[in-house]
Amino acid sequence: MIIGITGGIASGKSTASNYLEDQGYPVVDADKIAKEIVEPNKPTLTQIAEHFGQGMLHEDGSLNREKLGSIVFQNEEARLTLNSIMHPAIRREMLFQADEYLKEGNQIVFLDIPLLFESKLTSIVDQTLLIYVPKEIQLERLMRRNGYSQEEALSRIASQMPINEKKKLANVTIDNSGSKEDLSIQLDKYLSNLRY
Ligand SMILES: CC(C)(COP(=O)(O)OP(=O)(O)OC[C@H]1O[C@@H](n2cnc3c(N)ncnc32)[C@H](O)[C@@H]1O)[C@@H](O)C(=O)NCCC(=O)NCCS
Ligand SMILES: Nc1ncnc2c1ncn2[C@@H]1O[C@H](COP(=O)(O)OP(=O)(O)OP(=O)(O)O)[C@@H](O)[C@H]1O
Repeated sequence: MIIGITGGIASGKSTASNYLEDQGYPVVDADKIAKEIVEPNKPTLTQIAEHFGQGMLHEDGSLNREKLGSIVFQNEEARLTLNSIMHPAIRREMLFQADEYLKEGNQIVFLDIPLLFESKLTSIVDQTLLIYVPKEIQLERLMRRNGYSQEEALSRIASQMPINEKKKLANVTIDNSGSKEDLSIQLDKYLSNLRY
């Protein structure tokens, strides 16, 4: 069984995923794969440099994430171009890793995918689990974690489907407005009710 974990930026997906991993469940992380496929000399990085210019690279050939982020989170067309370069490779690698875990005999594999609904990836999972926080808490945690100004944080939030819309689409919603311990308790409850 493949379960898709999603949520808005800084809603607590990684915190939930880390807990699930601690409990022994395999988690495939789309953000991690997105970072791996743009390591120096990888074909996806070459494509990004061709589209967005060599100025997107640091002197050592690595991706200047801050610079690319400042472009794509302020310009929808640029973001959609980046998505079209990166998403097929991310999807392929996620499915490959999930399949490996299933072949190893795992009954459940979690996929942590921030853009699960935006990228219409629901067909690759059997169930969707939303880590939800209201927008005000999301904004506060995002600004604190990344040191963003309110404007920077809001432009990132605005590049995603509003979290309240995601709530309508998810099979199961876990509210992460409380403490991290509250989140773990809810995840335990969710896991003990899982039927597969
Ligand atoms: C633009 C990039 C280089 C900025 O890097 P940065 O280190 O600042 O952010 P990071 O990768 O840690 O992403 C943080 C969060 O931003 C959000 N986010 C990232 N990319 C996107 C996107 N294309 N659209 C909307 N939200 C996004 C996600 O919630 C993600 O968890 C990077 O986000 C990127 O490569 N994005 C394109 C790939 C992608 O879509 N990744 C997310 C889902 S697979
Ligand atoms: N219940 C909580 N109480 C307080 N802080 C929390 C809680 N859950 C998560 N956080 C903090 O909020 C921030 C965002 O959480 P996390 O990194 O897990 O979100 P995410 O959804 O994985 O983000 P992204 O989409 O950027 O990958 C982190 O600094 C994390 O430590």
